Amino acid sequence: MSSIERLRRLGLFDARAPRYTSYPPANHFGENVGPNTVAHWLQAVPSGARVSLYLHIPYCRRLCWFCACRTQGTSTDRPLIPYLDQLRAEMAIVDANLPKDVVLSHVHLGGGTPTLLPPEMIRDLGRDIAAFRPWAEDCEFSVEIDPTEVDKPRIEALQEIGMNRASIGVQDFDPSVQECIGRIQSFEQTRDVVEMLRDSGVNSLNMDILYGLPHQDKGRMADSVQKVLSLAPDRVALYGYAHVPWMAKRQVMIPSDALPNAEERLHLFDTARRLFVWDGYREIGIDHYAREGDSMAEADRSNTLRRNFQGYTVDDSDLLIGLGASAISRYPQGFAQNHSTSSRYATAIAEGRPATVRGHAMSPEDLLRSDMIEMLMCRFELDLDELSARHGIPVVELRERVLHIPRDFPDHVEERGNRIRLTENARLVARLVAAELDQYAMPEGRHSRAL
Ligand SMILES: C=Cc1c2[nH]c(c1C)Cc1[nH]c(c(CCC(=O)O)c1C)Cc1[nH]c(c(C)c1CCC(=O)O)Cc1[nH]c(c(C)c1C=C)C2
Ligand SMILES: C[C@H]1O[C@@H](n2cnc3c(N)ncnc32)[C@H](O)[C@@H]1O
Ligand code: MET
Ligand code: SF4
Repeated sequence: MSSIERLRRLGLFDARAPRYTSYPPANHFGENVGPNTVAHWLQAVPSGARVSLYLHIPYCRRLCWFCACRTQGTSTDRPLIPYLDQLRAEMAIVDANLPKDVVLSHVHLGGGTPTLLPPEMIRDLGRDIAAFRPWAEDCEFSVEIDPTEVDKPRIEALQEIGMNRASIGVQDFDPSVQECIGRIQSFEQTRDVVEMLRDSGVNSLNMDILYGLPHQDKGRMADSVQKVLSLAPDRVALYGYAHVPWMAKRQVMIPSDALPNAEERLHLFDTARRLFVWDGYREIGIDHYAREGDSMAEADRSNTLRRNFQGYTVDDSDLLIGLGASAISRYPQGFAQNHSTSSRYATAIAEGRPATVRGHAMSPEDLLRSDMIEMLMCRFELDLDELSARHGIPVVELRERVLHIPRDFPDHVEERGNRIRLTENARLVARLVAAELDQYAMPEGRHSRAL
């Protein structure tokens, strides 16, 4: 039986599954976590802890039709000024609860489009971050860059406030694909921004690209990937386009009859991944590629890769404080998400309390499953000895819980000693296997395609 046949037998071509950037996935968050819980969780952060910040800028100049991110369009800077005031006020609320002697291990400025902020607002925001808590010596400061909405003064301002990594939205370079997804962006413009970033000393660049878009075929995909390779990014995220128009209303603009089917998606994915591998990139997790020497390649080699709301990360902190509308925080005790509409977010902040609207408090059972799913998504294995040590559960008991997995996935999962390992096509089946460990999995869940 061919490898495609084995995948078909698994039902992969019809399956839908969460992307497991958290466990439980964010659509299972409930209303039992609110501002008071979050205040307590902040107060309980240990002295000296390493803390990560995620700052969300939920505005874009253009609203690309494929995009499933929480963001709104604005043609002027007018909403940005009050929004930055609210971010500052939210930082003050966090500051009042969080111990003083923690350090920042990672700051990520994401969106939306952070690069639509004018240079002076970028500098103001930078001052707020600098005044919040000291950076750890090895702190990473990454920023999401839209090459069509940035220029030299903004890059200089970002570099001045400490940006040392950048993630560039590419998606696809083919003009006919770009037209179909409402995102026009020339190769030349992208190349110029890459050069500007490198000139300003940012020498760690990621690019996001997508497979599964309308009108993509193997030839166009290969062309697009070659163009990406010519810019030599240190990392690439190759995401499968998630068509979820019931969640992201603007996706109704995407012609669904021009979307590749699951088998075509597999060929597109394979075309891209082969090119990255041929070019010497290391395959990481289900959707990342990194040059040898890049910190993500190192983290993968040393089994220290982690997964959070931004996808794969080298950030080792268990504490991620998300600031801004719709931002999600992770504490050892659980998850908390802010109001997603900017008006509700603004009202909550004005009341001087965390803007939390929902979340999830973790039970010991959740913590175990979350750890197993993260290990599976990062390493394609369950190391029962390691899990046993971390959760105080005997290996025999853990084995009992997971033994059905190699039985249910005989072609793709094997048991070797105290390890349950994904073997063939691990990056394709990982989400399906993870769903086996998901107590909240809903067969009717309206998730994106598993492939
Ligand atoms: C940069 C934009 C973001 C991406 N993910 C998130 C943001 C802000 C965070 C996020 N991802 C999901 C949720 C829950 C949805 C909610 O109502 O709050 C949040 C807050 C899950 C999710 N993300 C995508 C889909 C289709 C879903 C639904 C659930 C699922 O199918 O798992 C699409 C998507 N968003 C981003 C990426 C990279 C991506 C698909 C590859 C970025
Ligand atoms: C932050 C990154 O999220 C990715 N992204 C945004 N929307 C979607 C979607 N519907 N499906 C897959 N990936 C998406 C883009 O690649 C962007 O650059
Ligand atoms: N908004 C930026 C872009 O599209 C960053 C990635 S999408 C959140 O290029
Ligand atoms: S892809 Fe980036 S620029 Fe386009 S709508 Fe989404 S967040 Fe905005």
